[in-house]
Amino acid sequence: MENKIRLTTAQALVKFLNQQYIYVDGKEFPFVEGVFNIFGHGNVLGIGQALEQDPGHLKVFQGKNEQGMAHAAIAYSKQKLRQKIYAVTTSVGPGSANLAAAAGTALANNIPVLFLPGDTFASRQPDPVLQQVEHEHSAAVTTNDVLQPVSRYWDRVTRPEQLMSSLLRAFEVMTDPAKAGPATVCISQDVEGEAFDYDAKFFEKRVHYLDRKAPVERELNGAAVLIKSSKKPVIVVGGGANYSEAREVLIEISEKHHIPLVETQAGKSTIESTFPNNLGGLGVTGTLAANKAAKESDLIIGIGTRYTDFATSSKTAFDFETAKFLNINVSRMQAYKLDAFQVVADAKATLEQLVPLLEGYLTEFGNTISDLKEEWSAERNRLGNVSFKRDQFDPEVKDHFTQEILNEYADALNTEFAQTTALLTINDTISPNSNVVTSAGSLPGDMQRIWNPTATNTYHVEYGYSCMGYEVSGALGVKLADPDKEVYSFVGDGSFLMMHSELITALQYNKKINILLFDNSGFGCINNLQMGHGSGSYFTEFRTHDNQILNIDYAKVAEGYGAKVYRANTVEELKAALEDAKKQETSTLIEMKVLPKTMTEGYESWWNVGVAEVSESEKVQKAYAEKVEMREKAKQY
Ligand SMILES: Cc1ncc(C[n+]2csc(CCOP(=O)(O)OP(=O)(O)O)c2C)c(N)n1
Ligand SMILES: O=C1C[C@@H](O)[C@H](O)[C@@H](O)C1=O
Ligand SMILES: [Mg+2]
Repeated sequence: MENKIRLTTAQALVKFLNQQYIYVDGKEFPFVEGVFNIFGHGNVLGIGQALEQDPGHLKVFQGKNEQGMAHAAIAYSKQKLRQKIYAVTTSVGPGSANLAAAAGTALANNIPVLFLPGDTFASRQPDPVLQQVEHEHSAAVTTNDVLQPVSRYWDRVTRPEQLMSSLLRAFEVMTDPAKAGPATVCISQDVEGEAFDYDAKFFEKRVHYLDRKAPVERELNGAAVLIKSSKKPVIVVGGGANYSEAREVLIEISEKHHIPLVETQAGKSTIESTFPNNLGGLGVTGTLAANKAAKESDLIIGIGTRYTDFATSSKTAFDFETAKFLNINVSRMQAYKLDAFQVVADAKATLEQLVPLLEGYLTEFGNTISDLKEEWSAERNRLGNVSFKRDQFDPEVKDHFTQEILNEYADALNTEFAQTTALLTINDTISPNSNVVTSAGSLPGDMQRIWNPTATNTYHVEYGYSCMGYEVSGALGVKLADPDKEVYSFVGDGSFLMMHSELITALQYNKKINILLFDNSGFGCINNLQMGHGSGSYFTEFRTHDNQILNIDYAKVAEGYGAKVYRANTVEELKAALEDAKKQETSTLIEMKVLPKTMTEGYESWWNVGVAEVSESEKVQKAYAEKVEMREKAKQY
């Protein structure tokens, strides 16, 4: 029995997690940094006992909401460019069900994370156990099955020895850049505590190689021919470009050949906004500069992009009649999109090999790139200086609210602050290497347009799932990943209300996060969406039963948790609050009351949404007719 180690399933799990290493670009380091937990009867006596006995190098944090701590784990991995993870252990039933939205977030964004929900008894002796759902058609279906469609890998461990093959599959998936995503290993709560004589080899140090897949000659030559025969190519910088750390070679190619860069949400801050050829965000929430360049382009070079509807303006952002596509992506599935010429390989490795093949090539953009950048810069400055007027105010989002309603908001929230003015004040005041985090509502759109990151990998926006609640939890994960930098969570009042539980975790473990709360008393972007498509304002403002605007003292809420708080409704107040917040050791929250309809909108983009085909409202009929007209112009698939 020398080569066998007798351990419980959970003890074996913790021992195994300690032995997983990753090898990237000549460096080797542990892949699993730690474990977030919320203990219940489904995991406390198994995984809880194992961690208490010997966590090894794993850092252990108690979360406050399963979704929240999972979001923190996802943000950690995203900020670490998918090279390190946290595992997340939950109890059974509701505890694991709470993982579902987070698993979707990880899957949509291709972020590796290990979920370890407890499961019902394998023996079935005490069934139905507390929190077990029962089905007449099957005893094998448990709550954890809801995690299958939102996991890249899913397994249920009902015998201790299954753990070995299950974990090996999970780690293979999480460490493959082409299919990285959430791995969910559900472990029956009785099995967590059951012992087995594990083969000692299972616990030997294991290195997972994150090698850069090189392009084949055919792919390289084809890509070079396409680029050299194009007159006005644009490079779409997607998340894959950031994860592959392709910044330098992208700058080199863009500079040498005069190719403009346009960015997706996940790709933004791969290259700083100050780079002259960087025209910023593309698509529905893009800049005028990027959207104009994209329309003019005859070759779209998509680097590590999934081409979501927001990036492609629902497939109207490009001239699909004439433009060609070249996709460089580690994922074959992504590379196939938009009938592109496919290079299924690592972004950095491919671009580096393309450099010598493009010698002598120059686009025909001439001064257009700098002209577009200048035009956008002027517009951005205007957006940063919007001031409210009590009379004839012309908000960015037009023709929804009357002046009377806008004045009502100004009175109720006691503010005249515009969201865009607040955002640019923040951009100018916080230190340039700070990390910024957001996810849902109107803020990601505004940020993609007008936030100028001046340092690489500092713009952390989850817009694959756009999951409300990621903003605050995500900031905690980013702080764990990048402890020496300030991190700012940009969050709307709606998202803050949905979930901010990990603020308490941040305070508890003294991991400083700064929350910038934009309170417009409503689900502002959804109000824009409904009113922009012919509906009225229907259940998207926060109003009382007698139609009064809700005015919530969020600062007081955060103060109650122990955060240092500020209230800032003017540029001066905001600057002062930001400066003071920098000096704090503890987490902070700055509450800003901002006026609705003062977020950005427009800039030659379109979003295909489900407008009613029949309606009694003329406005809805008109919106539907407009949609049909745009739909005709869009690429069909
Ligand atoms: C978990 C989740 N539920 C619902 C939505 C749909 N949704 C997107 S934005 C939004 C409202 C956001 O309101 P707020 O955070 O106040 O931001 P604002 O648009 O007002 O700036 C809603 C309900 C979502 N993205 N995520
Ligand atoms: O439905 C949505 C609309 C978007 O504007 C918003 O950013 C996003 O969070 C969402 O879910
Ligand atoms: Mg709001």
